[in-house]
Amino acid sequence: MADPEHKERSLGSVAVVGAGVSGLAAAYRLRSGGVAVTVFEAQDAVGGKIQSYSKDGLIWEKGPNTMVETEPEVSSLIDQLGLREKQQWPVMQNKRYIVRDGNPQLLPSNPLGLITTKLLSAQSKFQIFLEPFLWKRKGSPSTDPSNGREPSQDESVGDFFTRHFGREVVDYLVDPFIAGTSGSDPDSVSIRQSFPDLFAIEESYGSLLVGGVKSGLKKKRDSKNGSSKVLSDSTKALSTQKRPRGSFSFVGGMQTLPHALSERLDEESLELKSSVLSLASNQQGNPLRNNWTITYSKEGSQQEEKHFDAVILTTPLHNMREIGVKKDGIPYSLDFIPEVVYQPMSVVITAFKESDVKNALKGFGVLVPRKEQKNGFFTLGTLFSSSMFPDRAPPGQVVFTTFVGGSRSRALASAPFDEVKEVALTDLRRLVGAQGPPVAVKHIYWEQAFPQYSLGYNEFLSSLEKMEGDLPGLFYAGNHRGGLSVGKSIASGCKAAGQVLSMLEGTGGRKLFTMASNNVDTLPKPAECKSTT
Ligand SMILES: Cc1cc2nc3c(=O)[nH]c(=O)nc-3n(C[C@H](O)[C@H](O)[C@H](O)COP(=O)(O)OP(=O)(O)OC[C@H]3O[C@@H](n4cnc5c(N)ncnc54)[C@H](O)[C@@H]3O)c2cc1C
Ligand SMILES: C=Cc1c2[nH]c(c1C)Cc1[nH]c(c(CCC(=O)O)c1C)Cc1[nH]c(c(C)c1CCC(=O)O)Cc1[nH]c(c(C)c1C=C)C2
Repeated sequence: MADPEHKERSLGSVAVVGAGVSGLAAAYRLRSGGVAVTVFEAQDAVGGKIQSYSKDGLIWEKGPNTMVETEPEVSSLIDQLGLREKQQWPVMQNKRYIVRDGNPQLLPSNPLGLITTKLLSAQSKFQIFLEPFLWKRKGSPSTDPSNGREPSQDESVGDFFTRHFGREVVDYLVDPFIAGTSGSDPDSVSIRQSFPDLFAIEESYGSLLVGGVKSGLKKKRDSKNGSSKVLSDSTKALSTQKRPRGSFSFVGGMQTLPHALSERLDEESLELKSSVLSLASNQQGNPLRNNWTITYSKEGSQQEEKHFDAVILTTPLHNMREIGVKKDGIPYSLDFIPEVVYQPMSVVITAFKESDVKNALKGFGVLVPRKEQKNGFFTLGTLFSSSMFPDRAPPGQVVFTTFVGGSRSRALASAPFDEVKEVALTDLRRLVGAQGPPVAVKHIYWEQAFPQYSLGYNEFLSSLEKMEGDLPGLFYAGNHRGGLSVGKSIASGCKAAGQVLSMLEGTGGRKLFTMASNNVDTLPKPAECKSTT
């Protein structure tokens, strides 16, 4: 897809720092909008956290195993990149298990399942169905006052769900969900940041059950009215096309997506093994052109410089702190940005002979609530990788992906390989009857796997806005903003690209760069990740 003419007719030039999925999505969007893009990536490959490997008939993931298509930007990208036929849907993905009293229990997927499940006591089931009458307001005397927080302060996911459904629901449904989607725990993460929709439902309706039903009905009504007015017939046909729902991967693994994105970039637009060392903006010189100077080290040695009209940063915060920033020659300190907690994670991939797995559960996977540590389980959960995607294992073998660490056991995440492997094998023996030595074991340790959307995370988000306001033309995107899933990271990259395009297009390119702030409210709405090529 190289286009040698592209730079000559470009609307401007933009640097994207980081070739994770957010940076690549941003670059794709910018390039489609007629902007010359350079992506700087410290590693020797694209994808960031997304890394798929394949050897001897085994395909495994170091990072994400699946993603969802809830963001319109994701659907748009998959269509534009021609990846529909490569989408791979897990077999029986709705079969998900949670361990209770030492045994995996099927997660209920409907009200009847909820009545019969062994995951919860009769009392909790009553509390769920009677939530419209029993839920408690935040800060009411009957909710736990011992946490010492003022009612106006951020609330934890644990406290929020305890007010609505009681602690057992938190321990056996919410805790494994949070562990299985962020490696964290309900008492450490903010309800406002982690479940913005539920937070809003409580604000509007109080009861989550009543609010869920009412807002669901309203959404249906709105989308019916909206779609008939706004969408053309062809768009309507596309949007109503029946597609499987839920999580998916791609043929060849998740990295098919970043690879497809990077193939759309010109060769010279992608600077691999290029660590960005510093950023300098010069607003005093010619404010309309090449305000940004990027210094980077190529292949670990020689330093080089390039000039751009704008910069999109997509590196984790800990990497951003290592980048020196200057504004008009004066160092701009990032110390006002609060620290972010990261969860460490070990991922252990094990392959067994099919005949050595005596109780192979089928479906998506099993999660282990923290409470089950008392029953001797020390992993967070296991994906049934080859049950989901049969092509991921050689014939006659079964593959599992087990997660160890997170906020529950930070030290265990970084333990030596033999220890982490033993923990994974011990749990697998009990959960799926895996016997004998595995045919293959792979181990990946992520020191900073997931940023935690902690209580007070909104202060971190506000500080990013301040940074962008102080440094016009600089944008921050990625999994620290708006959600840490692959889909949300894509949406964040697309949003930043939309903002840059609006700036460049709005005033023949450059005038807006002299604005005191990048306040997004004053800019046109960002476009989706659509291609014009
Ligand atoms: C073990 C694991 C499992 C996960 N499972 C799922 C899942 O099942 N589903 C899901 O939706 N999400 C999952 N996620 C989350 C998801 O993968 C990430 O949140 C998402 O991929 C982040 O993308 P990103 O582009 O924001 O950041 P990253 O992928 O972190 O990309 C940032 C890039 O910046 C580069 N960089 C850093 N510093 C510099 C510098 N100075 N100069 C140049 N480049 C630099 C890095 O090398 C990196 O490539 C998982 C994550 C992990 C770790
Ligand atoms: C047990 C630990 C983990 C498992 N996967 C991850 C961890 C830490 C990482 C992860 N998985 C998902 C995401 C995206 C979250 C999001 O905001 O969408 C991340 C960071 C996807 C995901 N995994 C589970 C759910 C419910 C989701 C959301 C999308 C979907 O519904 O498919 C649950 C789950 N995770 C793991 C298992 C074994 C499991 C359920 C049985 C492993």
